[in-house]
Amino acid sequence: MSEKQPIAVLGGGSFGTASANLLAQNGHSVLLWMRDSAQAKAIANERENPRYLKGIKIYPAVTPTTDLSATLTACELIFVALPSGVLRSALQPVAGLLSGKCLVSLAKGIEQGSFKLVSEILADIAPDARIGVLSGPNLAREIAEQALTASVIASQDETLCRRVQAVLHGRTFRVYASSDRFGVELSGALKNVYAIIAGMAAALGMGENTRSLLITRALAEMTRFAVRLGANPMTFLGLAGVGDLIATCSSEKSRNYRVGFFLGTGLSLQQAIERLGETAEGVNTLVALKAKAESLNIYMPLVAGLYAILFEGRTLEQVIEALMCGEAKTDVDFISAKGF
Ligand SMILES: NC(=O)C1=CN([C@@H]2O[C@H](COP(=O)(O)OP(=O)(O)OC[C@H]3O[C@@H](n4cnc5c(N)ncnc54)[C@H](OP(=O)(O)O)[C@@H]3O)[C@@H](O)[C@H]2O)C=CC1
Ligand SMILES: O=C(CO)COP(=O)(O)O
Repeated sequence: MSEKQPIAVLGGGSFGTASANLLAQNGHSVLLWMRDSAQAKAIANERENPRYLKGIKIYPAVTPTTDLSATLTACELIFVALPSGVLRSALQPVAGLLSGKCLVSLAKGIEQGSFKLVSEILADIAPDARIGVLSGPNLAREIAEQALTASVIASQDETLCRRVQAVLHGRTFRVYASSDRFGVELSGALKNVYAIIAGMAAALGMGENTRSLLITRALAEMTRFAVRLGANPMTFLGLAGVGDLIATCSSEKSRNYRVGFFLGTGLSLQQAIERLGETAEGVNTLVALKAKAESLNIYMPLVAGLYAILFEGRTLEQVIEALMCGEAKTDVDFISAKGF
């Protein structure tokens, strides 16, 4: 059933555009807000987002706009697809228009300094909004190309979960519900860091053994961290945890993976970010995560190793040597009390 009001999507990048198109494919009217009027014009005239999703036809039911206040006034269900680092400053000025609305974060990042997840930033800005998080193995281009995909809507607000399932469910997209908003959101943010490592390993010619080693130990490390922060480890076994780790640690379509690949070919961090030209949340997340893990004394060798390469002048070879020759450990330690 179609929603009576239009649905808002904030952010005209690859995921905002893909999500808007998915909603339109399901019969909903969508206001897609972006800050850049040239991009809005291009979408309106050419029915394509040439900067972020070249070659994908955008449905007529998606209306691009640069008027944020009018968008928020017209819509009650709002999907937020802005990078985590800009979200607070972009939405704080219009906080009053978010009051009482349903806000669904599509972003996967952590705020520097506060270590807040995006839904927590939204709750700061609009304390009486109803808030959910959508996360899972959701590479934007694959969604836009209508590859069969699933995701998780996480919120303690069951009505919100059902509403998001109803508007997004379709022939190519399936949405599972979870009440563990913190666990779903944390796993989506953390996996970006490991996708960078996977990209680096790919540049060095990694085989399948190495990829499996990396994904499995990444899961152990993420879960160990999450449990210390009070999250439910079972959530990490679902789509937003294992599912997203597999997708982003295996695909050149992941921007975090691509940043890692560029680093592995010898580019500096700055060069890799410039070459990418899109959002790679994992770099900022790494910085926040390393500081938090240290302050809580949580063992995270992959995070420490990547940080040492990017910010402490260590070579990839030195870090690999240290990781492989480190003290012998037990498998699946993160689920036992000893592993914490
Ligand atoms: N792409 C994907 O496959 C997926 C992405 N995500 C998450 O979605 C979030 C958004 O990523 P994605 O769409 O991929 O990013 P992109 O890099 O594709 O696009 C970023 C968008 O944010 C806009 N933007 C940047 N700064 C501001 C600002 N200060 N005010 C308003 N708009 C701004 C950009 O506008 P401009 O062009 O004008 O710079 C652009 O429209 C991230 O947290 C990401 O992790 C989640 C799942 C999948
Ligand atoms: O989160 C994503 C897929 O689930 C997208 O990953 P990237 O941000 O690395 O492209």
